[in-house]
Amino acid sequence: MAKPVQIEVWNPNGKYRVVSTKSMPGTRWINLLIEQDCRLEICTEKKTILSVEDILALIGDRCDGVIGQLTEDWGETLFSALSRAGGKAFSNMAVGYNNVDVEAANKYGVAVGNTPGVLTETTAELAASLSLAAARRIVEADEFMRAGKYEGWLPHLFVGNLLKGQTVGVIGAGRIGSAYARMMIEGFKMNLIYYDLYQATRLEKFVTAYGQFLKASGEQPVTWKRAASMEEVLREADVISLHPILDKTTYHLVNKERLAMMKKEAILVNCSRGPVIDEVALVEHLRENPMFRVGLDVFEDEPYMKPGLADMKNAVVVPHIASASKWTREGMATLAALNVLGKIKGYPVWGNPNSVDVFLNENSQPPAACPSIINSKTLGLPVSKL
Ligand SMILES: NC(=O)c1ccc[n+]([C@@H]2O[C@H](COP(=O)([O-])OP(=O)(O)OC[C@H]3O[C@@H](n4cnc5c(N)ncnc54)[C@H](O)[C@@H]3O)[C@@H](O)[C@H]2O)c1
Ligand SMILES: O=C(O)[C@H](O)CO
Repeated sequence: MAKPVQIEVWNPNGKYRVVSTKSMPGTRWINLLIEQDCRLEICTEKKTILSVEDILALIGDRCDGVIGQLTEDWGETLFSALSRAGGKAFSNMAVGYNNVDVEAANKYGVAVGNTPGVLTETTAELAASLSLAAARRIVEADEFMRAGKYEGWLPHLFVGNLLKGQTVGVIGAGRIGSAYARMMIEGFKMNLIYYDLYQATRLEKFVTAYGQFLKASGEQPVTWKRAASMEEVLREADVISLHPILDKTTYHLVNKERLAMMKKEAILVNCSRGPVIDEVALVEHLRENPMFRVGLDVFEDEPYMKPGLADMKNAVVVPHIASASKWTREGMATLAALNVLGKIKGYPVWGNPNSVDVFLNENSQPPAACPSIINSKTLGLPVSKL
């Protein structure tokens, strides 16, 4: 029998039993669930990553839906248990869902939700922060200052890279990749080269229009190019930021051979998922190329770093905080809760998961719809006409 885990209960007499594997920011998501007759159980176990056994104990014999986290392994075992307990809904509190076996969810008829859009700008801002921190050696300089090593201004002290007029490369120009590109182009007047399986038409139009504006103002216009291959981006760009989803096609997308194609003084930023980079090869590359710098929010074996990475002065590392702004994290909690609630109540699926703001307005009731269900087509779920 599974070992019991500690929980906090809201609205004990609610008709539907919803479990959240973690406490999440804000209270709106809690209120939305309990107003709609849910008994909410929030896991309060003092353990950062719950095991499959812990989650089995949380699901128990009767459970209508679960809100879970990207650190959890949602596969056959959990979806079959949720289905046996009568559950039909699961939502990740994340846009990425590489921790979820969607085929297993399909097999048990469980809807899988995610939280797109609400974290786009916040995540892009962190990617921009890491780009700047790496380019201007902020962390190294901060450590130097605190260590009392500063003896006065020197011509060579912490010389870094100027971004203006250089080329920013984006791999995966979806929601976040495009938002990041706009920040770097508009903020630092960088030229763009991108690689994606699909054309980023809106982004291209933005760069064209901004280029025309700069030209009309007597400034050097910015340019864009859609690369035919990822290698082209690696060879040409000065700053490269990775924003694809993690799947079989993007695992170790940046490996030893591809690192070797990059400019010796290039900057590589990763705010997507750790396994998109071969981290062992990256450590070796950082060691051999001291002018090459990285900004990393995600790691191959989170929460661990590969041996040697922590010692690299040319790496800026932060603990998977790209979506960590208050507004975003509260919004993610709301979207995840509404995905689960909507499925339990039999609501249709929102028509456009790229436009979920209407669910995030604190001053109005959210639409009667699930904001974003990944497997809605496979499960044949109806689409909202709202
Ligand atoms: N670090 C964080 O905290 C954080 C926060 C949010 C999202 N993420 C990650 O970022 C990812 C992207 O989020 P999004 O909202 O921009 O998703 P999105 O679906 O809008 O964009 C992903 C893009 O990657 C492209 N792509 C897929 N396979 C590719 C390949 N082989 N080569 C090149 N491009 C490819 C897609 O065509 C798409 O345009 C998420 O899946 C998640 O893993 C991380
Ligand atoms: O995929 C996601 O949403 C992030 O990794 C956490 O915000």
